[in-house]
Amino acid sequence: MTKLAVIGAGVMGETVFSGLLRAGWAPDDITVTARRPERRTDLAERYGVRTADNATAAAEAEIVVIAVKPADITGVLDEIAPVITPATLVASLAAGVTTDLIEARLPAGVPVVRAMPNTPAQVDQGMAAVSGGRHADAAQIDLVAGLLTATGRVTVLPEKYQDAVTAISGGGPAYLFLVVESMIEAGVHLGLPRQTASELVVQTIYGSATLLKESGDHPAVLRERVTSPAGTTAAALRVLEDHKLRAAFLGAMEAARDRGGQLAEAARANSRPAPEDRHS
Ligand SMILES: NC(=O)C1=CN([C@@H]2O[C@H](COP(=O)(O)OP(=O)(O)OC[C@H]3O[C@@H](n4cnc5c(N)ncnc54)[C@H](O)[C@@H]3O)[C@@H](O)[C@H]2O)C=CC1
Ligand SMILES: O=C(O)[C@@H]1CCC=N1
Repeated sequence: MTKLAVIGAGVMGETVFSGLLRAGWAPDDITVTARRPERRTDLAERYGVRTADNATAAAEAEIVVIAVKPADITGVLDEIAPVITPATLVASLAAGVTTDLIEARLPAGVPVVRAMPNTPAQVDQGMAAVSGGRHADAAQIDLVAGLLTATGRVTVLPEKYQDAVTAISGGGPAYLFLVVESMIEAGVHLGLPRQTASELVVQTIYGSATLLKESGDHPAVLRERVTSPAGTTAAALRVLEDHKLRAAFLGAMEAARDRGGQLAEAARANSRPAPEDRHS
């Protein structure tokens, strides 16, 4: 079977490899790394996967998934570059970080795929987008898409869309969890026991998401079906409109997209040494 290395198995790295294990991958085919030894031990004990240092893990892998924070990626690339060849497929999950930045830190011709998954992959309901870099062919892009399909839906997109994807589905769970949190707090303010408020809100968001997906109806149509003329929902929606909810979401997504570019710039600025110096 394919040998996979997950460099930086934090929240997202664990999400990806644990999904592969649920899908039937053998623990022996997965090597994970993490900065803290306790974390490596914990992952090895819970999943039976191998652990190693970054260079050893990358050297033995056919696919290397880089799941460190954007600020840590150049350090990792510099560590693994000496053992990576064009026969290794490199996939990065780092927000904002472009494939050309990654390619520039690795030997010439290494195929790189950029992917943006999200945490609902922990329950096999993920949404991920993948994009190939300059040297990644369709089969290699499909290979990474296939890894992420184990835990949800995957779309293949040109890389120019990745910062927008990051703003929508990458961070999206956090926005929705904030909505849930706010609604539960509101329920408590209205006098409901916290547990009741929580049950009402969680099932309402789950049911609404299921209805949206299964009906295929436009969200505006579904919203209108709930909103009786001059009724209670209309009163609530009026307040949300007064607070410019749509503008807030637009501004939030723009901020997330722009932050992707800033993270890439910061990662680039961290670059030591320059690739021409190291590979010459
Ligand atoms: N958390 C999320 O919802 C999503 C995160 N991402 C991306 O995934 C990446 C990881 O994010 P999280 O998992 O949330 O962060 P995290 O902090 O939970 O995980 C990062 C892991 O990398 C390890 N690490 C850092 N430097 C290392 C090094 N030099 N060698 C080995 N391991 C090292 C850390 O110890 C940590 O375990 C980021 O680039 C982020 O943009 C992408 C999609 C969604
Ligand atoms: O907040 C972040 O930067 C990462 C990328 C998408 C979700 N979490």
